[in-house]
Amino acid sequence: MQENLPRKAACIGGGVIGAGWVARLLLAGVDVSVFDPAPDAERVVREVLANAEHATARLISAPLPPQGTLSFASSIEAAVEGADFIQESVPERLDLKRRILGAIDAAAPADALIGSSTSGLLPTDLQAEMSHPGRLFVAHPFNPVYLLPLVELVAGGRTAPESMERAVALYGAIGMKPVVIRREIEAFVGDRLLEALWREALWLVNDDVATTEEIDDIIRYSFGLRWAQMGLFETYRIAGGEPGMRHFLAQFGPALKWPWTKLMDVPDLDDAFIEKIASQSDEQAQGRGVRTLERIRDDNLVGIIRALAAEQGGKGWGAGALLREHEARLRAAAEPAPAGEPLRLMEGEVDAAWIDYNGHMTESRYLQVFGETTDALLARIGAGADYVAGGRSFYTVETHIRHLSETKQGEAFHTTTQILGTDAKRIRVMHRFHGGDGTLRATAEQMLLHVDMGAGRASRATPEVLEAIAAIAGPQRALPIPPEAGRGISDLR
Ligand SMILES: NC(=O)C1=CN([C@@H]2O[C@H](COP(=O)(O)OP(=O)(O)OC[C@H]3O[C@@H](n4cnc5c(N)ncnc54)[C@H](O)[C@@H]3O)[C@@H](O)[C@H]2O)C=CC1
Ligand SMILES: C[N+](C)(C)CC(=O)CC(=O)[O-]
Repeated sequence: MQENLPRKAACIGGGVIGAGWVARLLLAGVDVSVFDPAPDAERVVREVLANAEHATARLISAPLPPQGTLSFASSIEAAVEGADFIQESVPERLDLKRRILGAIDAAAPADALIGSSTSGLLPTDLQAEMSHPGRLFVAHPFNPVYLLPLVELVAGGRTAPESMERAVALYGAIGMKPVVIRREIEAFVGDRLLEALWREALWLVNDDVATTEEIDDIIRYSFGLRWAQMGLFETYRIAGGEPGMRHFLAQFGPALKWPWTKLMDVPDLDDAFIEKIASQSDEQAQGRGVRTLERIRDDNLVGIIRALAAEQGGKGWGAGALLREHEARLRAAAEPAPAGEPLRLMEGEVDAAWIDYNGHMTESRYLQVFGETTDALLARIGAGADYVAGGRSFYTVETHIRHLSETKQGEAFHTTTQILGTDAKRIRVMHRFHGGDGTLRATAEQMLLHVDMGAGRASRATPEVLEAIAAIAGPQRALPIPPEAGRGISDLR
C-alpha cells in the first residue's frame, strides 16, 4: 500500500464534486463511505465513477491498486465512523456548511482530517463553530476531480500547521498537486482568475459581441491550448520575445489601464439574460447530454495529459510530469510479482486514437506500449531518470514484435516481462501484451544495451543495477523459454 493514503475516507455530499472525490479516492485504493440525502445520490455517484474508471484506465499506465470499497451511509455519523479523512462537498452556503462541519466534527475520530471543497468561503468562517477547528482546512478542487490534479489548500486562522502538512502528503498520495495558498482570501487563486474571465464573457454575450459558442471557440483554439502546458506568466514571458517579461510589460502594460474590461461589474442575471445564455448553450451542446459531454471532455483531457507526459524525453511536463511521478509511486507500491513470475509492469485501456483503418490497435502503438514497459523495467532496476541524469542509460538496440491477435478500442490490457538473459552490459527481455481477457495479443523481444552516454559507447552497468537485474532474472530462469524467443521473420522470398 502507498504511504500517506487514508485508511478510510468519508465523502459528505455526492454531487458533481463529491462524486468526483469519491471516484478519485476509490481508484487510489481507498475505501469510501458516502452520505448524501438526495434520493438519486447513489445513481449519480455510480455514473460519475463509471466515467472516472474509463478515464483513469486510459490515463494511468502503471498497475492501479485494487479499487476501494464504496458504501452509502444513512447519516453523517455513520459515514464518518472509523474514517481518518473526510471531504465535505455540500452546497455553497455558509450556514449549511457550518452545520454539516459541526456534525462531522462531533462524530469523526479525533485524528481525522477534514477538507472542505468550498470554492470561495473562508476556512476561518467555516471553523467558527467547530470544537476541533485545528483539523479543518479548505481543499478546493477543479472539475473533474478525478482527472484534474490541482487542489488549493487553504488554512484558516485556527488550522493546525500539522494538519496542513498531513493534507499535502495525503492529496499528493492520491495523485494530486496540492498548492498551499499563502494567505486566506475569498475564492483563493483559481476562482479569482476564472471569475474575472467569466464576468467578462457574460458581458460579451450580454452586449451581443459574441455568442457562448464563439467565446468558447476563441478560448479553445487559442489561449486555452497554451494554458494546459504553461501558465499565464511563462506564456507572456515568451510573448515578450528575447527581452522577455520586461519588454512584454513595457509594451502591453499600459493597455491594462485602458477601459477594455468591465472589472467588477456584472450584467444583471435577470430571466431574459439567463434564457439568452442557456438557449445559446443548449444550441452549442447539439443535443449531447451531460454524461456524453463529460466523456468527450475526459477523453480530451486524458489525451492532453498523456501528451504532456511524453514531453522532456519522457520525464513529462507540468501535469504530465506529475502523472509520471504518480505512476512511479504506483509501480513501487504495486504488489510485487511472486519471485520467478513474469513482472506485470503496465496496464491501460486502448485509446480511440490507437485504432487504425483496419479497426484494430495499430502497430506503432504496440511499440509505444512495449517501450513504456521497458521504461518501467528500467525504473524497477534503478536505471530510471536519476540514473540517466548521472550519464548512464540502457538503449534498445533491437526489437522483434509479433502480432498474434487483434486488440479493439476500449479494451483493457496489461503487459508482462520476462528477462531471458543478462550480462554486465546487456539485458534480453520478452514483453507480452495481454488483452483484458488475458489472451496473448503480441510479444516483443528486445535487447537493451548499457551505455556510458558521455563516452558514447557500451559500458558495464553499475553493481547496484546488476544486482537488481539478478534479483529478477535469477528466479525467472526456471520459467520456460517462450516460443517467440529468438525467432526471425519467415524467409519468404
Ligand atoms: N461544481 C463545481 O464546478 C465546483 C464546486 N466546488 C464546490 O463543491 C461544493 C459542492 O458543489 P457541487 O458538487 O457543484 O454541488 P452539487 O449541487 O452538484 O452537489 C451538492 C450535493 O450536496 C448534497 N447535500 C445537500 N445537503 C446535504 C447534507 N445536508 N448532507 C450531505 N449532502 C448534502 C446534495 O444532495 C448534492 O448531491 C461546493 O462547496 C462548491 O463550491 C468546488 C469546485 C468546483
Ligand atoms: C464555478 N466554480 C466556482 C464552482 C468553479 C470552481 O470552483 C472550480 C472549477 O472547477 O472551475
